[in-house]
Amino acid sequence: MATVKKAFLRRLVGSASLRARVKIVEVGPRDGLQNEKNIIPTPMKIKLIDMLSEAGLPVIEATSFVSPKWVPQMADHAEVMKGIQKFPGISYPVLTPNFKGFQAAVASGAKEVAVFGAASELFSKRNINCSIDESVRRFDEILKAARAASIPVRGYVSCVLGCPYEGKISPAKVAEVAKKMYSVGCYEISLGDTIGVGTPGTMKDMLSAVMHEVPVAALAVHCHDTYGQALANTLMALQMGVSVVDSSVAGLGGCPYAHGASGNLATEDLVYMLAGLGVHTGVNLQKLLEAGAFICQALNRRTSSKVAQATCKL
Ligand SMILES: CC(C)(COP(=O)([O-])OP(=O)([O-])OC[C@H]1O[C@@H](n2cnc3c(N)ncnc32)[C@H](O)[C@@H]1OP(=O)([O-])[O-])[C@@H](O)C(=O)NCCC(=O)NCCSC(=O)C[C@@](C)(O)CC(=O)[O-]
Repeated sequence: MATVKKAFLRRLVGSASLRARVKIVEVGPRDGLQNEKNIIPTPMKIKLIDMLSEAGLPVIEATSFVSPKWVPQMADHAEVMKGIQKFPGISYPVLTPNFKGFQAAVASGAKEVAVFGAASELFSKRNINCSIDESVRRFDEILKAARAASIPVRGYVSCVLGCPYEGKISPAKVAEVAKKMYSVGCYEISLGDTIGVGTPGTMKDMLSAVMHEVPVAALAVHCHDTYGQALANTLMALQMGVSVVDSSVAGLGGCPYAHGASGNLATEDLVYMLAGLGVHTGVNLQKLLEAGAFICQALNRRTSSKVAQATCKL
């Protein structure tokens, strides 16, 4: 990138640390679909993932190996993993809440998994039926087995900017849980604004605390857009040096155990903003818009992506 352009970029985003490359973690097939009431046919999920692969997303979270009693929509996890095309260079991680889920994920061919904890005790209990400390013990067990099998493990921390049951969550608590998950061996910690209540101000305070405990190169942000702040919150994180961002095609999303959680940051909007900043993502926006149009039509739903609306793809 030319020096002049770099200098302009830094002025624009107000930081010397914005990286020229941002990795997008597409969570639509998992976070986007897990909350859907009607069971989506497996071939439709597979087609969505294949279209996202065609669009050049480097990481596509494909499904979750959670209990089908808790999240029936993800019960076809093994069939999804079997059916998708695995493009070279693209990673297809899956969520695993416990050792049972980890074993099933590995048996289905998963090459990367993600564990998910929370900075809120009540949310942890409602989402994975255990305390934060107990969850870290479970993750430790998964991490030991994953290390032996050379499987990288990502870690989520939910409720980093607010909890549906506890309200405000202190940045210190988020930093403490993020540190624990990093210490047991998660290579990346994704900080989730699960109910989308954060603002750039609270994002800045929370990240400042977490960055004391976990290197910024190992951090990702995961913003829901309930209050229309997801893109602004993400830009704040980028300004602070974060270079991995989670998003969901068409802005699909929501957690079944987080009352009030709406869709994620739309991947189309993120790609558009990053392209405008001259930041490389490797994603083909046109093909991404087609994937978004496909899933919205299949779900009979209007897209939440402003870029898709503006370009009349739906
Ligand atoms: C963790 C558990 C399983 C504990 O649930 P539990 O009820 O305490 O589990 P258990 O060990 O007592 O087992 C109960 C039954 O579930 C089965 N079971 C147990 N584990 C599994 C498994 N892995 N796969 C399949 N089946 C499983 C187990 O075999 C047993 O079956 P039964 O004997 O009754 O027939 C449960 O709470 C669970 O599955 N929770 C998942 C909830 C979830 O998926 N939430 C959404 C994802 S998190 C999220 O969206 C936030 C995020 C990541 O996007 C970031 C953000 O936005 O903040």
